[in-house]
Formats: sequence, C-alpha cells, structure tokens
Amino acid sequence: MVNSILPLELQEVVVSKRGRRIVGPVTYTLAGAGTTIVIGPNGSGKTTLLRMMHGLERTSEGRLSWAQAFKEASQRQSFVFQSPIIMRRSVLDNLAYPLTLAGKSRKEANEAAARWAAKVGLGSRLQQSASRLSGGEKQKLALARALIREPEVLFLDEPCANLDGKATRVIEGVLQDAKSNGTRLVMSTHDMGQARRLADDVIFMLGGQIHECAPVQDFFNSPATPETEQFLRGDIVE
Ligand SMILES: Nc1ncnc2c1ncn2[C@@H]1O[C@H](COP(=O)(O)OP(=O)(O)OP(=O)(O)O)[C@@H](O)[C@H]1O
Repeated sequence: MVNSILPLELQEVVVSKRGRRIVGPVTYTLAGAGTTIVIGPNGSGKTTLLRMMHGLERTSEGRLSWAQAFKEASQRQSFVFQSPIIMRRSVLDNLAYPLTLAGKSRKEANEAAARWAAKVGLGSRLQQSASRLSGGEKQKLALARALIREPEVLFLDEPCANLDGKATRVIEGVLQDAKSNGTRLVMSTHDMGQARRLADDVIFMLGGQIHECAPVQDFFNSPATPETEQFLRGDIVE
C-alpha cells in the first residue's frame, strides 16, 4: 500500500505501572499482511501489549514508531475491546457516527451503516437502541463500527470472550473478510482453536515478554521452547 502506516516498530519498549514493569522490554516489527494472534497465560501482558501498540498505553522506555506520523497512524487503526463500548443510540447511529466524524455525508454514512449492519447480522435491528442488544450482538456492532472506516490495522482484545459458537463464527467470518480486504489484524485470544483458525503468525506472551513469535504452523507443530510446549499441552506456565 502506498503511504502505509506499517511497519510498526517496537524497540526495547517497556510499559510500567506504579513503578512495576508489566510489559517489556519488547522488540518487534508489525509489518506485512495477515493476522497475528497473541496468546499467553492470564496476566502475561497480552492486553497491555495491544493497547501499547495502539497508543493507549504510555511507554516508559524504548521507542515505538509507525511508518507515518502519529496522528496519521492513529486515524488509520482501530481497536475492539473485550467489553464493547456502545453509545446509547440506535444501531444505525452507532455505525454511522465514525463516518460522519470523518466528514462523510449523513446519506453516505447511513448507507454504509446499513451495509455493515447486514454483514454482522444486525440488518433488521438498525433502529433499535444499541444498549438493548445482547452481549454477542454488541460485540458484532463494535466490530462493524471498528471496520466501517476500513482501518489499515485493527487490534482486537479477546473479542469473542463470552460469546457462543454461532456469534464467534460470525465474527471470525467478518475478520477473515477484513483480512482479505487488506486489514492487518492483531488479536488476543485464549481459544487455541480460534488461534489455529485465524492466525498467520502467533505471538506467545509470558511474564510481560514476547517469549516466542512464529508462523502458525511452526508455532503449533514445532514449539521452540519447553515453556511453549507446556503451554500448548495445557500445563500451567508462569
Ligand atoms: N492499570 C494497571 N495498574 C497496575 N497493574 C496493571 C494495570 N494494568 C495491567 N496491570 C498488570 O499487568 C499485568 C498484565 O496485564 P494484562 O491485562 O496485559 O494481561 P493479559 O495477558 O491480557 O491477561 P488476561 O489474559 O487475564 O486478560 C497483570 O499483572 C496486571 O495485573
């Protein structure tokens, strides 16, 4: 892509909270296309790593840089949280909002909103108050709202946690489409089946560090360290 915001370069980046290092030092390059899945035990730093890459966490050491200026990069990436943040307005308004904010006409924004609602199975709910949607429906809405501006990079923090198989399948389908359309995806999950289904490559977090980072086949078929092997066996690793 011309003027891509990628690569995102992390050099010896550290995130600390109240004087305690919770992630880092991390050196990593996010480039190319496809889906990177971030896995690891509870508290290993997955959420913090995603938030830091997106710009939601202040780094206390190291260097984080996009290929474009920070403001430009911010506008071309999006984030889906584990608990979706939904405006107390209609499904239509929730979806149209990012587009009107970006200067699209109300008509254009409404048309795109209707298209995206249909993609995530909310086509018949456009006028309904979004706050009355179920948890799974809210997550589908949040995903559509994040994708409606066709971000170059999309971060997702366990978007399918607490969702049933059917809702998860819809979300995975939308994510596969987004990837085919050129969005670079970076997503955390605890679901190893989902990691295998979606990943092109895997980041394994352990103790706030990137313990291993490999193409999906290599990661699952020939783990590089005993800790990775233990984790994949379902043993407790800290
Ligand atoms: N605001 C904060 N203040 C203090 N400590 C924090 C803060 N946010 C996260 N931490 C700590 O940082 C560590 C990493 O947390 P993080 O949420 O990134 O892990 P995670 O791998 O996403 O965990 P989980 O799988 O449970 O969601 C944890 O020990 C957590 O308690």
